[in-house]
Amino acid sequence: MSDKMIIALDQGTTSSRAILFNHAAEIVGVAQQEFTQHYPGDAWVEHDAQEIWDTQSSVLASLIAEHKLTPDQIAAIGITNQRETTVVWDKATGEPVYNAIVWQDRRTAARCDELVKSGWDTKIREKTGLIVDSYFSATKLEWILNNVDGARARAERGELLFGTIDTWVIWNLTGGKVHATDASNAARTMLLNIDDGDWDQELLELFGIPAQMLPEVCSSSDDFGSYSLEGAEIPITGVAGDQQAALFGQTCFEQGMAKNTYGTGCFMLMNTGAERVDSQHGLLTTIAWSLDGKITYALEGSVFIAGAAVQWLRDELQFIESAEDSEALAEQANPESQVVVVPAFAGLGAPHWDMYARGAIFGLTRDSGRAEIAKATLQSLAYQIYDVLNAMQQDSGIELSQLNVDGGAIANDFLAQFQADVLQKPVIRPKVLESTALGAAYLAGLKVGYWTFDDLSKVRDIERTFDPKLSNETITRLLKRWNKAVERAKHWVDIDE
Ligand SMILES: Nc1ncnc2c1ncn2[C@@H]1O[C@H](COP(=O)(O)OP(=O)(O)O)[C@@H](O)[C@H]1O
Ligand SMILES: O=P(O)(O)OC[C@H](O)CO
Repeated sequence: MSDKMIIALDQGTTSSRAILFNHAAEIVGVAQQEFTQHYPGDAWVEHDAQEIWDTQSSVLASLIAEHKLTPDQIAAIGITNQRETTVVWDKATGEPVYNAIVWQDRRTAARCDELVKSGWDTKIREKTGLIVDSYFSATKLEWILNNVDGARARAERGELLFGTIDTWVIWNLTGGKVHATDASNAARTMLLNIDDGDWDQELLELFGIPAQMLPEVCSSSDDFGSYSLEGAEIPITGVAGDQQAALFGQTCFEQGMAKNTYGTGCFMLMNTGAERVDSQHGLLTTIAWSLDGKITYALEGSVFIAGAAVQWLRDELQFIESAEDSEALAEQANPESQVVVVPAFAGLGAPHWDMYARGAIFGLTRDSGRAEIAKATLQSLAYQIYDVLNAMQQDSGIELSQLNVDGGAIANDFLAQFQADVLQKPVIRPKVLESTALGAAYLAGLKVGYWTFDDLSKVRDIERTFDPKLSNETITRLLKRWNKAVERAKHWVDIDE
């Protein structure tokens, strides 16, 4: 037993967090700060990369200060992050040349259509495991090089660096010494060949990306340099994209094990072992993690809007003061209401992949109000996961007997219960909902010998199991209505608009 601890940095879509874990994998402390979302155009989403780093370093500093941590008490640092979000910065000054283009941003949809029309989709799928979509980094990076004054020439002269958010955080944390990523994050750029785990020359040429601006691809539990604290060096030894980190944090180490994370979006991942499984039902093939250079693959169902729809209830509609209030409000809804919300604010991800779908509310009657819309919004999260889980079971040939869940939004009991009802399967909620941060801590801790795989398998703690209560007939009726609504929300924006 060690009295040292591990710090996980979780740089999410809406907030930066630093979380302190002890050897029993319990949370000892959390520091969190929200940051600004910028919406400069229709379905454009940006973050100020400097604000991302400022909030991330500030929560790290407050965690250290609040717990009076000295360097010898911190065994290692792990990093996990919102994936795909693209940053380009000046190598000499560390200054970003443009805002970070966020994974939800759809500005490159037309470029993606062009790629599909010219037949690149099959090859891109084979190489990267991904479906051509503006979700991934490649077309965002291409957009920056083509649209920011002088960026392409500077990149070709070797003056600019590219990174997803992990790379940006590592660069800043190490004082500009390390330009690296891990395989799970690199797999989300649409530039990585997931069979050999290396940047793909042909794709770099397709998007006109100079190879020298790309980070080195490391294993997920590896040496990523160090963070200087009071003259001592704390090793950074774990890095993974947040959804893969959550799969690791839920100890889904065996083939066929799966989890679903309810954050800004919802992401269901299944470990498919050393072999990639190619989906026939709109899922992605991705790298779960790489350990000592050995890749483990996953099938992924990415749902773009989940907790973000609850934020929409709070911020745009102003129906609630806090995300938690959505639960009590939904409980007040008229049980007969037939309102359905399709939260396609950023198009639809798995299994539909429609960049032109947009959000819609159906089934309104004169008595529909805040409660009915809040309930339908929470229900939409569960329906989206029903669609993804079905696809996953078909692709993997594995029938899941239960769903392991985590993430901020699943603290909502109404949602957790309705999810169990819709799936007609138990929903298992762990004590630590921060599986993402836990996964990053595990990856970091394994590398420095703080934990062994054996230790990790023993610590999983269940807080509550939600068993299905609604009848099969009711669920069939509800799902029929949901499917009808989704079909009507598709292709809303005209491609040439
Ligand atoms: N009790 C709740 N009920 C519903 N949604 C919630 C609740 N608590 C948090 N959320 C939603 O969950 C998201 C935050 O979860 P988190 O795991 O921190 O996400 P991220 O890592 O994407 O920032 C927010 O979008 C918020 O609206
Ligand atoms: O910030 P989160 O937790 O919603 O995760 C975002 C995903 O990584 C996007 O792919």
